[in-house]
Amino acid sequence: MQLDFHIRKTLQSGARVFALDVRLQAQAQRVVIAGPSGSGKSQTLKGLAGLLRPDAGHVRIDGQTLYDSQQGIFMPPQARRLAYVFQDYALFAHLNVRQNIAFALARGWLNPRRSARHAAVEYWIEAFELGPLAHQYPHELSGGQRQRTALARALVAQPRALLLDEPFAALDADLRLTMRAELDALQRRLQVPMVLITHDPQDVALFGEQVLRLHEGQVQATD
Ligand SMILES: Nc1ncnc2c1ncn2[C@@H]1O[C@H](COP(=O)(O)OP(=O)(O)OP(=O)(O)O)[C@@H](O)[C@H]1O
Repeated sequence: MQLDFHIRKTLQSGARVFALDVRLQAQAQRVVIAGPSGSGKSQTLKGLAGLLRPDAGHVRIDGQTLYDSQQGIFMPPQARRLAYVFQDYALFAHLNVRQNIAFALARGWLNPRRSARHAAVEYWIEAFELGPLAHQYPHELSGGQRQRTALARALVAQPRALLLDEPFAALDADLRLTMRAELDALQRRLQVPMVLITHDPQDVALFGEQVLRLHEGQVQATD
């Protein structure tokens, strides 16, 4: 993936001002944005996804402009074909595993029917070994199963890249090791580009083909 972005945004809450000014040009399948809590990782990822509207800058992926303040381009999130996986996975509590995954393909306001079957959904259920759990609801799943459901939901829409916000933060230490290895293998198998944000040095070591290090909203280093 060719990733070229510059995101500038001033966030203000009361008297407190946070100035984000982050840029990167990368040619890598695995990009890691690292930095301590509050350094601007999530805001940067949201800027890529279109969930945050920057004050100025640009976002280009594989030569396509998703955002450019000078040219007046702001592609809405759903048109960017980027799958955002939230830290808490953001599964729908009232939908079972199969419906959660199918939701990514749903058009309009109707939730996917419990009885609906779709080849792409069944493919990812199989790939993530979720078949026996497909009828279960998020509160009936373990942390790792929730993460797999969230990844399946992200992948079913064939995104051009996965955006992962601290994907292992909600897991206990053992499961973190397992799921880290699973994501590593999955990414190698599918060759799906990803941008992963983390403050964990082990994630940086494993996924950081290209690393952007942030500190207080600014680029500290790229390596
Ligand atoms: N709507 C907002 N208004 C004002 N400030 C905000 C707003 N949203 C976020 N911030 C501030 O922006 C800064 C960066 O937040 P961000 O969530 O990007 O950090 P992070 O590096 O992802 O941290 P963490 O690892 O804790 O998730 C924080 O200091 C936060 O308080």
